[in-house]
Amino acid sequence: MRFGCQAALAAAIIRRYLPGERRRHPTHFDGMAFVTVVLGLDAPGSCTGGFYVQPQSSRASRLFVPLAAGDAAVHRYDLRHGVHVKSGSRYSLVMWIKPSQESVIDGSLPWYQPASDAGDADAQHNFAKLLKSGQPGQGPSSTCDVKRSLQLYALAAAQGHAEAQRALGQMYFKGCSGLSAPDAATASMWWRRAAKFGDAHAQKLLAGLLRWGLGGTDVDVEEADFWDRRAMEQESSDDEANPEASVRAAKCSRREVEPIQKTIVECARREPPQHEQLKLASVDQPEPDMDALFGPAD
Ligand SMILES: O=C(O)CCC(=O)C(=O)O
Ligand SMILES: [Fe+2]
Repeated sequence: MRFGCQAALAAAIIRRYLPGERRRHPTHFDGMAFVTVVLGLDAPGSCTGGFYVQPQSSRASRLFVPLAAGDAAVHRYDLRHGVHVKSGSRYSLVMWIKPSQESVIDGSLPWYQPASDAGDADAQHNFAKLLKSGQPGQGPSSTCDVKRSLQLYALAAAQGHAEAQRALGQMYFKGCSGLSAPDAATASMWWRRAAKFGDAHAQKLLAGLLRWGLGGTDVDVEEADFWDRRAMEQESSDDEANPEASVRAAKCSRREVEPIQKTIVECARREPPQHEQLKLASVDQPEPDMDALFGPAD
């Protein structure tokens, strides 16, 4: 209030990543939140891997962000990110923030219209995805509007948004009632563009199309092998193919929530010196090779 900020909490979810259970939250954008806060809940070193950000659709741009208990990552709807726990276990508290209490109550997503109109490709993509399926029980944005969805995907795809290109290809491949008949040639054009940007899912879709000559397209086994190899190099997994299912599996059971709530309260009460100790402990980890990640400094 003091800063004129109307932000309101729309959802708080505790997620877990345990051995023998699902280990990934596939790469995605948080479509339902303007801002997300991800709070780490584990002692440093509880897992390797963890939360990552990925500026481009290719996995090569993936950057892991260590989040020990009390560390928070704060990001907007336009940050591509995910989780891959490579070993150990991990818990996190994810908070989705909307710009106003009204938007929480009526389920609206007021930032998308102006940002899409201003040409923000991530906003166009997220908004298109929501409009395609409709969000049950989410107020005004619950309306399914396939025509508008197709338009927004096309705008984002034209700007080189790989996920939008892949989605647009899927809409063309299947055909949209009343909008376009199934059109495998146009689908393959969009999938090829997304595949070139490194989108592993598009690479697999394109490979399948070329291998079987789906929708009347020419068979090209050599190119199909090429794209299948590119996708395999990116370690595609079943999780990636079915994000919704794995996201559901990630939610905590009730009996786990109590100790986690304690950790959250402890983190909030922690005196700064103790927090600094935690920070220092994580500094012992090997430094990432910054030149390899971002290129040599000027
Ligand atoms: O578990 C995490 O750290 C992040 C999960 C996430 O990205 C989400 O719930 O949207
Ligand atoms: Fe997320």
